[in-house]
Amino acid sequence: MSTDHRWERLRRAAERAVAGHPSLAGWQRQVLSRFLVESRAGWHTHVHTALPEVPSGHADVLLIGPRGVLAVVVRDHEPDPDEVRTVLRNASESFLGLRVPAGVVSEAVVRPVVVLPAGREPSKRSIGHHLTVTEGTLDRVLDRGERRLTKRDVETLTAHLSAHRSEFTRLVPQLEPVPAEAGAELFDLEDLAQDRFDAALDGPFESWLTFLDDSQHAMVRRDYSGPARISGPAGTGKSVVALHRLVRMARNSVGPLLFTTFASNLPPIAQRSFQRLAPEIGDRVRFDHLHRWAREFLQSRGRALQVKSSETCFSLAWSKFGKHTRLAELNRHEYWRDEIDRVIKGRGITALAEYQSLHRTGRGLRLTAADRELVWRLHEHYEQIRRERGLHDHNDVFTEARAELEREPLPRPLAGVVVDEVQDITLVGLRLLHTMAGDRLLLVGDGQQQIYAGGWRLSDAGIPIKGRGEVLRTNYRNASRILEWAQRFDATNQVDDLDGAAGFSLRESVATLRGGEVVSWSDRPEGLEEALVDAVRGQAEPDDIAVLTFRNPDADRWRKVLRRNGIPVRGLEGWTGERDGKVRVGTVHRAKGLEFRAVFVPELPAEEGFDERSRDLRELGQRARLVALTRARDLLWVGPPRVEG
Ligand SMILES: Nc1ncnc2c1ncn2[C@@H]1O[C@H](COP(=O)(O)OP(=O)(O)OP(=O)(O)O)[C@@H](O)[C@H]1O
Repeated sequence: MSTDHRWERLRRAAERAVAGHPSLAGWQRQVLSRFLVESRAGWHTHVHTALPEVPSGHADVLLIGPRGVLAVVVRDHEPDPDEVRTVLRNASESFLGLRVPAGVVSEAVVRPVVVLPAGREPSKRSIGHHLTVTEGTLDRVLDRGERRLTKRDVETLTAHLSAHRSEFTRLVPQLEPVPAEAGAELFDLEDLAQDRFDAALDGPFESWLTFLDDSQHAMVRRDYSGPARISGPAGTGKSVVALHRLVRMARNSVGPLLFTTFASNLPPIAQRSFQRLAPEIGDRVRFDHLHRWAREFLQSRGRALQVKSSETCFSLAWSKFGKHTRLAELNRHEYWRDEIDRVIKGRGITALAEYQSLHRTGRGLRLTAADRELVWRLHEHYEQIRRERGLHDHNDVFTEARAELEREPLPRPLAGVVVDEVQDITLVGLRLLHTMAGDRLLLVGDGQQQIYAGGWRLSDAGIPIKGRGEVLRTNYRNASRILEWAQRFDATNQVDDLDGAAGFSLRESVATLRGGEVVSWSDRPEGLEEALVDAVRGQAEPDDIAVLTFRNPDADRWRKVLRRNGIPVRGLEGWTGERDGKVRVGTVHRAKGLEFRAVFVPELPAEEGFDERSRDLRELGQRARLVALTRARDLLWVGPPRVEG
């Protein structure tokens, strides 16, 4: 029997099934009929038994299929977003706590869809809340988007719904038997368009879009009565939980939301993931690094600051007021630049007396009162030079933005702010975030992955998170051999769970992925380039590969090496997660929060001998190394240790 005939039989069967709902409008029957026809692509249709008089706050139809669960409202006018929110909440509760082999079903699997008659325009109010389609554009939800469920998952969710929600009944198109004289065999639904059905249900998909483990699920659902924090070692799904929680925050509110980090390249990549997870909400969430948010905010208040990194002004101050003092004997000039940037200004210290009594967490070198006085002088000169030139540094932007917000709050308060990689933001940045978000702040990070100087504690920022701190422990990223290898480097790290209490370290985390490969290359140094190029060539997909270095000049050099050997490369700066057939080469600072199937670390910084002056550098180096090694999923290729000059 031809596909056309089969399709026609299915269409007729769908119409017969829908005929049992005579009180529906003609167009609504057609929509329902279309849902039933899509059983050929794996969609199961459950209709509310009260249709068309479904009580407010409940879906007319729940569709379960390869692209998740759709809570559908079929109306001739756009319902209020509040009503759709209730529909979504009720529908999500139908699957609460449901466990399948891949984990607990996340509420993000359920998506709200409003269907209007053909030709009706979706209202602007729906943007960022639910997806509105018309009778004529149903393909947008039935045929497009991420695949989230396997065939078995669809069956499990269908059985669960049938068992637990008696107000929904499954509608199945009953095919007429094919007359024997036509010579055709009896066939079931899956015969109708087997290819389409299989393609829809059996393609690859990423389980994080739909399934969480128990602790992740609990973190996403918990109602926090104030700012909260999620920590845990690399690869434990902190960012995944952050994105699912963002969906929940968005669904339970009406205002704008923000996902932010200190680094500039992570927000667009997170945005891409979020679009896959909850495209209908995408418009309400801004993904941007904190510095740009603050600058634009100040600009919107008529205060366009001229921003420059502290480098030039510091160099001037140092050559006049630092280099000939005892500070030069105590440590290298970068240390003092960090002291001003991350400690004095980064913590918002405005008086010498305050600086004198400060506990300088994670800075290594101890300073006497006289040393601190010298540093303070250097800082004052730096500030003077900066002001004379009419410039502002990054910390000034945060401080000014906070002062401005305190003077006049945002016209539309943020409904939620999620901060990823929070361990790298300075204290003044954190205070700004707290002022921006108040209780609706979620901080996500791992003290062990801090790669910028100047440790701090949440308590220093005055952000009360007591009782609202959670820790993830199971590693989902690194195959076990890679995790075990990386864990060897863990021993001397000082871990802090962002709040001063002892943290949970990478060493204690457990891998879920078996296998993996670590290649520790150690031959003649002259052979390193050739060995790396050969190993990169041996990999199938350039997009899945990253070559990571610890300094910008090294990244430039390795880019040149690969290019010279005909391997297409690109930097990690400005990369937003797209696949372009190129190997990514960049510094570990740009690789934070990212992951790759294969990671090459051609020059792993050697463990330096202990020296009080460089303790901070040593610890930063250890943490950067840990970040690099834990970016790898299946293959980690490491060159010989390099002693920094
Ligand atoms: N419950 C889960 N089931 C399957 N995969 C998961 C789960 N949770 C997270 N993952 C996967 O594990 C990997 C690491 O997740 P994620 O990037 O969120 O970790 P992270 O803790 O933020 O890591 P890092 O601190 O190194 O940035 C991702 O590929 C993610 O899709």
